[in-house]
Amino acid sequence: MSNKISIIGGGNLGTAIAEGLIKNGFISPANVMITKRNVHTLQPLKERGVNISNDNNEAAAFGDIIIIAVKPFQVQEVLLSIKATLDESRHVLVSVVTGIYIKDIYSIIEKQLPVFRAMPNTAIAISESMTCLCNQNGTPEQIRYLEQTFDQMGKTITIDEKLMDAATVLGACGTAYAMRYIRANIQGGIEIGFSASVASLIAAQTVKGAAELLLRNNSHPEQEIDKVTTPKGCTIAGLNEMEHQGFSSSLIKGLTASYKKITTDM
Ligand SMILES: NC(=O)C1=CN([C@@H]2O[C@H](COP(=O)(O)OP(=O)(O)OC[C@H]3O[C@@H](n4cnc5c(N)ncnc54)[C@H](OP(=O)(O)O)[C@@H]3O)[C@@H](O)[C@H]2O)C=CC1
Ligand SMILES: O=C(O)[C@@H]1CCC=N1
Repeated sequence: MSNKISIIGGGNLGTAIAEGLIKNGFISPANVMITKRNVHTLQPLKERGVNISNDNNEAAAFGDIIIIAVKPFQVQEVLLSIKATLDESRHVLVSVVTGIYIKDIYSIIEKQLPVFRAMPNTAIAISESMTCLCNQNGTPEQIRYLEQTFDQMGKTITIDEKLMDAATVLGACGTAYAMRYIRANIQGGIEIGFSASVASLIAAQTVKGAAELLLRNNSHPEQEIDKVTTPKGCTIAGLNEMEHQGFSSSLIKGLTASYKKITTDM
């Protein structure tokens, strides 16, 4: 399989994917093209050797794998504009767009080329994404290639399409939820004596370490909590107060509100 990749929609996620792709040398910048209407903001990628364009058909002709990374309401227009260039025997389409289903894509392109959906998160720019993939009509070779591609930029799993909305909430929105959790820690840290910069460092590294404990030990959070909570100690006092104030409940309610928004209103 040839490995030229075009990204249509060079915004937050599109540029993060481009950065992640070229970061580890997995693909040469010369084999990546990224588009948006106002290409000015793509200058840093151009300086690193990535091809930039405001012509989506040029990108569709360039890439064997075409990643669609525009906003949901822009998908139809973009797919219609490249429809004539799409080649069933060559192209693989990958959409990272929230709430647009594979059947929606087929109904627009009216061609039977392999269609994948990928749901990464913005940590893809530093090769620490959690990416969920699903596909229709992908060959085993194409599935393996795309899993390998996204594995270069974090962890990847293939799931059923019916779980893609849930993957969006847990994996992609999850980056923002985690940032709010860290921000609240920073605010609290400042109140108990640290400067903002020291509080930020302590909060971020502590959350990174906590996540690594789960990933490396393959443990349940409560097992790790048990190792921290000294009987009659300060950790359990704080944790219990957080629960009295609805900590877990508010997170679960937020998560399900995001899910409801995707499944009923996007
Ligand atoms: N941000 C995230 O964490 C995640 C986002 N997603 C999904 O990824 C998609 C993109 O999100 P995000 O990157 O945040 O959004 P952005 O608005 O940052 O990026 C979309 C980009 O598309 C470009 N664009 C718009 N119209 C066209 C067009 N006709 N041709 C080419 N480019 C075009 C815009 O630039 P210009 O106006 O210059 O053309 C813009 O830079 C969304 O569908 C979102 O649901 C999925 C997972 C995570
Ligand atoms: O907020 C959104 O709609 C998109 C989907 C996942 C992350 N950002």
